[in-house]
Amino acid sequence: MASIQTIFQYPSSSTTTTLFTSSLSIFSIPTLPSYISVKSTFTCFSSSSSSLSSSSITDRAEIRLGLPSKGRMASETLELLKDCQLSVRQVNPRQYVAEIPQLSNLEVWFQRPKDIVRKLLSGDLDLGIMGLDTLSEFGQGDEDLILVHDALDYGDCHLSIAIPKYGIFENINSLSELAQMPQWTKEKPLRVATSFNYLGPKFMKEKGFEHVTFSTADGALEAAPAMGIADAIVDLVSSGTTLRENNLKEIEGGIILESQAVLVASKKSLIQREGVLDTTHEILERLEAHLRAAGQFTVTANMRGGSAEEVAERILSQPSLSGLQGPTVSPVFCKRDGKATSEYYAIVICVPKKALYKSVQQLRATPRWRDILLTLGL
Ligand SMILES: Nc1ncnc2c1ncn2[C@@H]1O[C@H](COP(=O)(O)OP(=O)(O)OP(=O)(O)O)[C@@H](O)[C@H]1O
Ligand SMILES: O=P(O)(O)OC[C@H]1O[C@H](OP(=O)(O)OP(=O)(O)O)[C@H](O)[C@@H]1O
Ligand SMILES: [Mg+2]
Repeated sequence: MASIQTIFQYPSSSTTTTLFTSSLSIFSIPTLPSYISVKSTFTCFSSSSSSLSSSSITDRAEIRLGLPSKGRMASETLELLKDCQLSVRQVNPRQYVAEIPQLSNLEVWFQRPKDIVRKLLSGDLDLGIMGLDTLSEFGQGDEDLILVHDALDYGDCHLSIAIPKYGIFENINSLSELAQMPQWTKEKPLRVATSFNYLGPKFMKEKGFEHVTFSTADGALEAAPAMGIADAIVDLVSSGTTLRENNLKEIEGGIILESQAVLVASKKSLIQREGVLDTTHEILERLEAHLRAAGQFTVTANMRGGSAEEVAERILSQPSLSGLQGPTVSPVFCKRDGKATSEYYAIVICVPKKALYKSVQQLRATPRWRDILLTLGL
């Protein structure tokens, strides 16, 4: 068993943070902000993870950060760093090395996301940004990989199994129904096409699929069932458009992993290489300051009502609003016939950026609302 440890999470009361590996305390960071705490250890099992981890600390003095060199993660990673006042200075877009002037002694290396994971394990990079899917697939739960920040708020997608909407799958809507189909035998197993050759088989095994085989492909996997190459696929889904356009569907219980961009460090580097811990700390502080500010909106709306309780009930009956803490409801006074009266109530709710659109839609759908005001940040 091996694991990837999370060291970043939401507010904790401690001002000194100790990082743990399993039950073993490895070091403390006295200056880490109080919101950083050891949260959880999520576990991926791997029979081969120990063979992946060949890193030894080499002589180089520079700290190395690996960033995605291409694909959809590349530009958003640079944008995030820029928003955190950590702009990457790249002399030429084809040059694979760059710098972040605010971080001395740091080299940025542009690499494919999967190679960032491999190079963290081999000791050629100290820090890296990639999708959690890539980390999980190529890191295979290696204990040297420390999840420093698990939610950089872009690159959202999930890894999922998908099957055709038609033919023998027409009435199959869950993973257990798929597993129980009489068609799968030793001679004629369920054929799954995927580029996730570690996570795919691991998931199917955990879910009790006995008769299953895997084929590998690097792109356009959604074509495999229609081409007769596979019965099902395991691939990333974001908007769902590619599945829909290829007559495929997701099924209940078929999500393998929720993913977004993450910041990862090599544990060996954090412990052994001078300056890596401080640099990680600085990046983390800047990321967190930016993400916290950008992640929350305060929504204020005026609403007509007989009492604060009545207005609160109206708000809490809306699914997108009721999951949040609050609302704060306060009377809005105006002068009528020489007397201060309140016909309106101001409601204030705190909404994560991702839920903003839905929340405003729901507020508008709430009877007797008047003005809606959005404020960025907490
Ligand atoms: N719709 C999506 N499809 C695939 N990945 C997505 C999607 N949305 C976000 N991502 C994230 O972006 C990462 C990189 O995906 P991208 O497709 O750009 O590169 P790649 O698949 O590694 O390369 P390529 O597709 O060029 O072979 C994924 O690992 C995942 O974390
Ligand atoms: O749910 P959607 O928003 O439609 O996105 C999902 C698709 O995006 C990715 O492919 P990508 O664009 O990376 O092409 P690739 O298959 O060549 O990697 C992924 O492999 C899916 O095919
Ligand atoms: Mg892709």
